[in-house]
Amino acid sequence: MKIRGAVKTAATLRPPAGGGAGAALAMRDVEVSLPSARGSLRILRGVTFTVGRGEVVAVAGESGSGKSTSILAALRLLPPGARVTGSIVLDGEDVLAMPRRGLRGLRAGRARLVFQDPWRALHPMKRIGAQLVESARTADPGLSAAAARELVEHTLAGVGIPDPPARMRSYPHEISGGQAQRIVIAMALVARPAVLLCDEPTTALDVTTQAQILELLRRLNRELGISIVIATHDLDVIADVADRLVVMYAGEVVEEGPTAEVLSAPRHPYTWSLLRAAPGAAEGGRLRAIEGRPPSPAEEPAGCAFAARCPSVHEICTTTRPEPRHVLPGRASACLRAEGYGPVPAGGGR
Ligand SMILES: Nc1ncnc2c1ncn2[C@@H]1O[C@H](COP(=O)(O)OP(=O)(O)OP(=O)(O)O)[C@@H](O)[C@H]1O
Repeated sequence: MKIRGAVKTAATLRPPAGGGAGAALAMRDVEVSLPSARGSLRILRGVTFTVGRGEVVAVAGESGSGKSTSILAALRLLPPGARVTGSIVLDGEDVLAMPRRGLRGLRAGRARLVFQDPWRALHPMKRIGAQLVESARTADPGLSAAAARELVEHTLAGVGIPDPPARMRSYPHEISGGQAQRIVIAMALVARPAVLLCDEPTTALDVTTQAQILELLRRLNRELGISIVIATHDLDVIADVADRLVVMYAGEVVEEGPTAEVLSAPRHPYTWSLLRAAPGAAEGGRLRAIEGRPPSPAEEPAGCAFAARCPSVHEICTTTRPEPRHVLPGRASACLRAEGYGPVPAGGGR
């Protein structure tokens, strides 16, 4: 897939302040339960994945698979009453053990969240410049107002916003959705993050703008070394952008590996079915519906959560819960019969 309409570059962005040893994000055996009218629901079940320094990792899966919950858990932004166990290390910090103040600092600076809906991140009544200056100075209270304005101007230019001084005087209702998402990314960048966690960052945008925002994220990764996590339900989004792909199903990681390898020869029947359902999917295709539906968090299947929809289900799959295991160098699959999978037939189709 070609990225359309590449963003013009302006090399004025500052490198991140964070970084250092260890992974950008390491989730280990993370379980999340949320309260509901029917009691506590297990939303994430043993989620384990790592985002290396300077890597772009896509977390993909159907709606309800637990992508947003994983990202929110990484920043400890889950709703009240959430129970989280396991281990989450974000930019070297033990997120589950951090005091609230430290957490707020982490979220304001080194690890920034980019929402699907840019309007959610922008205050409708405040000028864009003031919001970005505030973001820069919250992350670095030592920054003077003049230095922060200069940083904001350079950053806006860097993310492809024309005439930054004029834009800084605008209010959010005066800009397009694509510009708003660039501005929200700039708002994160002025804090010099080491990690960007993007929850469906392009879903609300038209196809051309989607491609430009993804190209921008890739450029920020390459030029500034920022580690990026992108949650998406859309394989189109990640084929050219993500180094590695983590596939989630019903609150579990079912497959993981280098993006190109997973897309061309998946080792889990869920990934395989997704790709097979999408014509031309070997080059990246939209996650189309597979027959049936995933189990709800209340169902807690005894065996593999995908068994009821799996084209090659075996008796053992309904009684034994498969743990993710290495099936090839750098590749993991949570299928008891992973070895039986290989390249998706050309052109997809059932
Ligand atoms: N606050 C909540 N209380 C109870 N259940 C929730 C809550 N938030 C999410 N869930 C449930 O958790 C599961 C995972 O949701 P999550 O939003 O993480 O999935 P997702 O893969 O990001 O989906 P989407 O693409 O639709 O956002 C779903 O079954 C959802 O209904």
